[in-house]
Amino acid sequence: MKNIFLVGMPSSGKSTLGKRLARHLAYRFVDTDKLIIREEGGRSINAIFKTDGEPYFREVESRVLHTIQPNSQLVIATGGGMPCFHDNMAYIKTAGLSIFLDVSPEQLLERMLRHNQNDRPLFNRQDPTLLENLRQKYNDRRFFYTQADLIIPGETAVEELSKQLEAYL
Ligand SMILES: Nc1ncnc2c1ncn2[C@@H]1O[C@H](COP(=O)(O)OP(=O)(O)OP(=O)(O)O)[C@@H](O)[C@H]1O
Ligand SMILES: O=C(O)C1=C[C@@H](O)[C@@H](O)[C@H](O)C1
Ligand SMILES: [Mg+2]
Repeated sequence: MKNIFLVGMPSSGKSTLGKRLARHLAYRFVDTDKLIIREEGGRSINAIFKTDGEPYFREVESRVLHTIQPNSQLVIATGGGMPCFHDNMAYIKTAGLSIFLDVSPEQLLERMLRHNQNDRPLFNRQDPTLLENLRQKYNDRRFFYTQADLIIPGETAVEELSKQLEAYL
């Protein structure tokens, strides 16, 4: 019944592992960025940032998070920055079990360059200082991410994670 929140940097594998975990536990999977896009009438994350700015995005993001009720049997892939704004991490901790997918900036860079994904207002694949940016954000955000109940390496297999979760669910 308890929700499971996956937190971590963009490209850390929240969607990939989250979908697998949801299937494994027979939970529903939701992605908060998708909930935001729906809340905003289908506008992309890039469009929201461009037109209304990051503070507006963070307001909507927090509002959307607070609509998630505890014990909804959901696996939730959170936005990369979500835990680091407003009271979001505190809310996440009251609304379910939280898991930080810890992936190094170097690995994140490799994944970002390997895979096509252009809807990232804060991380531009063409930016020559992308690695620096990833290191900076990773270091700034660890304070919030590490408040999660569990910290696991990004490569953790779903079977291994499920075993660890037995103690919590
Ligand atoms: N364990 C893994 N090992 C190697 N590559 C992975 C792993 N998990 C995910 N990936 C790859 O990394 C990329 C990012 O993964 P994914 O989309 O799941 O991350 P995310 O945290 O949901 O990112 P975003 O913040 O963009 O939603 C994908 O192309 C995926 O195939
Ligand atoms: O890392 C971030 O701050 C973000 C990550 C994405 O999931 C989106 O929520 C948005 O692009 C911001
Ligand atoms: Mg994702």
